[in-house]
Amino acid sequence: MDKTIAFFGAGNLAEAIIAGITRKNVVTNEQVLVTNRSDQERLDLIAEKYGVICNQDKEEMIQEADIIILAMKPKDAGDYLNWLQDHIQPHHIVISVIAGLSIEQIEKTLGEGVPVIRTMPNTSALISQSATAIAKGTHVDLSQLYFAEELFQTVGTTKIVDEEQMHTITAIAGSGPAFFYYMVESMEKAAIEAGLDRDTALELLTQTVIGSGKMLESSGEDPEQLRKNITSPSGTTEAGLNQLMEGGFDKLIKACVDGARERSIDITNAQK
Ligand SMILES: NC(=O)C1=CN([C@@H]2O[C@H](COP(=O)(O)OP(=O)(O)OC[C@H]3O[C@@H](n4cnc5c(N)ncnc54)[C@H](O)[C@@H]3O)[C@@H](O)[C@H]2O)C=CC1
Ligand SMILES: O=C(O)[C@@H]1CCC=N1
Repeated sequence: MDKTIAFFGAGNLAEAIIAGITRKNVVTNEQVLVTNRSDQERLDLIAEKYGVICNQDKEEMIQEADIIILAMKPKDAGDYLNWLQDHIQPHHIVISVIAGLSIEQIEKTLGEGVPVIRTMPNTSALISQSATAIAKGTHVDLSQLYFAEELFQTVGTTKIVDEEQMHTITAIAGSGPAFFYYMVESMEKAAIEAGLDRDTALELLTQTVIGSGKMLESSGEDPEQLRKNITSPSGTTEAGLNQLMEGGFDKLIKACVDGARERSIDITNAQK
């Protein structure tokens, strides 16, 4: 790719994407520019780890950038967009990873004609295993959309979606890994309480999660069938699942997804 990519925000998510794109050599390290609000130590660390160009001079970065990645927290986006409004140039493409920040809000601040692409990756980008949803703004042409797709394919899989689906997608795929980690934490705790040592529990749980994910990906079976294949009548799985079902697991997971989704909607409304 012959484009220079500038990250405004150098937190967990930006690092995950930087790690992915530099590992795949889609651009040279000199084509990746990174800045944050003020944490020079963090920038030094990113520069050392990934060999990218870290810079506190945002105006200089904008001059060199083709792609502007918005990677700050939603609460910091408004001020940044107001600043960007005076620096945006016709060749720039703006790509946001910010939860809850709508394309309309970005377009409204940056003005007519600016290509804006909204994405929802997750931190598994760090190991090129993100599941990234991508939605296009009003002024994005197909080549710009394909560019975004290609960029995020370097850090995992991509799916083009309508923006209205982003609240739900943020819940299941953006926040999703945290929910699976929490499930693993809970199973690990239960195993330790039952006498297993931590290392053995985590090693076996990790491979169990990887194996389950790969089965979902490649067995051709849906999750319900895969679950049934494990559940012998009157067996151990059934005994465990009965506890989940009697304890309201479905309801709890729905509340979890709805909670994350509603928070995304609240973030959108707060920016209006
Ligand atoms: N952490 C995650 O798993 C995911 C996060 N996201 C989104 O990514 C964004 C960043 O999240 P994290 O990396 O977790 O946050 P973080 O708090 O780790 O990083 C935020 C970064 O933005 C920088 N920043 C703030 N204002 C700035 C400005 N005006 N100019 C340049 N940099 C500025 C901060 O200095 C910091 O480097 C959020 O909007 C979040 O919704 C999306 C998907 C997954
Ligand atoms: O928790 C958050 O708000 C961000 C967005 C998706 C994952 N992390």
